Amino acid sequence: MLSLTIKEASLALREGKISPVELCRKCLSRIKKTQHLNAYITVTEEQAVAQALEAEARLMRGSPKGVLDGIPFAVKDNFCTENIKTTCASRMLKDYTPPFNATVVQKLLDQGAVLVGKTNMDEFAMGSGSTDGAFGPVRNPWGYAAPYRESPGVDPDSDWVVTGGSSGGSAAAVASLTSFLALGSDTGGSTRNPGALCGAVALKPTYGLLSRHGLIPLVNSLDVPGVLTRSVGDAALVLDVLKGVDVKDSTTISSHSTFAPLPEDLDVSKLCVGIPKEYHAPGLSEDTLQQWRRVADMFERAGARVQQVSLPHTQFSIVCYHVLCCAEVASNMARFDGLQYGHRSRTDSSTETMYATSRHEGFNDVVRGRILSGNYFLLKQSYDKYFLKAQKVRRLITEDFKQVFESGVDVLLTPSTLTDAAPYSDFTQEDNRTRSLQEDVFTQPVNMAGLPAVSVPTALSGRGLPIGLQLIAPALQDRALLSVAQWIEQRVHFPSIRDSEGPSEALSTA
Ligand SMILES: NC(=O)C[C@H](N)C(=O)O
Repeated sequence: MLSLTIKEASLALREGKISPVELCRKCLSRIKKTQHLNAYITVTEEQAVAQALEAEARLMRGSPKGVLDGIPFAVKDNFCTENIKTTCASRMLKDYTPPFNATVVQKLLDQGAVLVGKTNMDEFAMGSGSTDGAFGPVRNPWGYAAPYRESPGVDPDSDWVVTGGSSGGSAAAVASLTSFLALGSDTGGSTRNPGALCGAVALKPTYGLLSRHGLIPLVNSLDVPGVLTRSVGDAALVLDVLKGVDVKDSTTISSHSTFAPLPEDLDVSKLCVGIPKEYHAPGLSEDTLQQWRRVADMFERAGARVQQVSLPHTQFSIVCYHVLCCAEVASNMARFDGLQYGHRSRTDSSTETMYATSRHEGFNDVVRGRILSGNYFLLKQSYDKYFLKAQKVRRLITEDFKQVFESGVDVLLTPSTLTDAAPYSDFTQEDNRTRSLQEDVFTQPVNMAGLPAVSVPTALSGRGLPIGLQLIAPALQDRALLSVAQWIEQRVHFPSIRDSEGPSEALSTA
């Protein structure tokens, strides 16, 4: 029952074949069974059962609240949820309980969806491993899979693999079948990266299509709410629910498109698929490269034009992102001073010391590091050299995409990540900060340009871990993007974790 898609579960709920309460309880008991993954910071058991009971009454009366009535969902812990703790996986906000729902959360509730919990993440969404939160790292449900267990030299009890991040809890929740959909956030890849590494479909919509109201900001000019599901069709359905102008977010844009249902038999013979040559980046694994080639070949065999393209400024993206991200982080994080917002240190010295100690105690060293760098980039003497320059490079990165799409390319096909999920010990042993920045090499440029992109799981690597490929489309072509993603999904037959077994058990290879 838990491995159904949203579409299938909705139908079964409406036909009375399963009940919302039963479905909700199954998710809650699976959350307990998979506690070792550390995917959730807060499980909202009581509220979830109450919401499911209401959904049950509505469905029995034959008057569902909306398309998601009775469907369990999870939310990354950086989206505000009314009367439910919203911590950003930080000591700074460990006791913060917002009095309101983020717009995207409210929209899901308005459709009758049932909130089962808030998911774990990197602190304030800074990171690409979900290893850097105040509540401990998230474990990849596939990291316990049989094939990986047998890899030589691996101790599965201590050497599990990371989920990617920063929305690792949301990706793990969807992949381990404890929720049917989860909200993530994507600033430089934080939805697509864990989606790829956990074998979930991960959508980063066009910037502005979804409201950011109630999403605790990382980088306002890059942040978008992301959607994690187990099928592309489900992502389209959820996008329909979430899109739209919000008076509380002036960057939202209107779109008259409907995203679901997607065309069942897409004719790709008129499609032009671009393969950016710069994405053959150092560190790209052989497995990932093979998948990239395999899917490109699939397009070619189906009659699509597959051509190499160039995005020459990609190479500057990581540095440029770093400057812009840190600069916005420095100003966003200034509000957490222990007085107006956030953790207050128990010191009784001067106000200045109180500010400093509160921030030192409240933030981890990743966050503090970015604040420091950001303040440096924004200094009068460094502003032109770093911040202004990075803004110019951002424009060039955006122009690269524009030119490629104007030349007739419909969609770009790239890897989502360099490799499959790394063992936790590797990820933390090496300089995690550098590694973390490199992880987003294929995803960051998309945020710079505000474009829609989706990661689709395509296969398991030699170690039995998921590999995802990324599709990128022109702004507001989210529907076309998802149609092509579904075309891939229908052909690759990616296996899913079975719901009859714990994620530490065998995988279905069907
Ligand atoms: N939320 C994100 O996309 C963050 C990105 N992984 C970073 O570390 O900045």
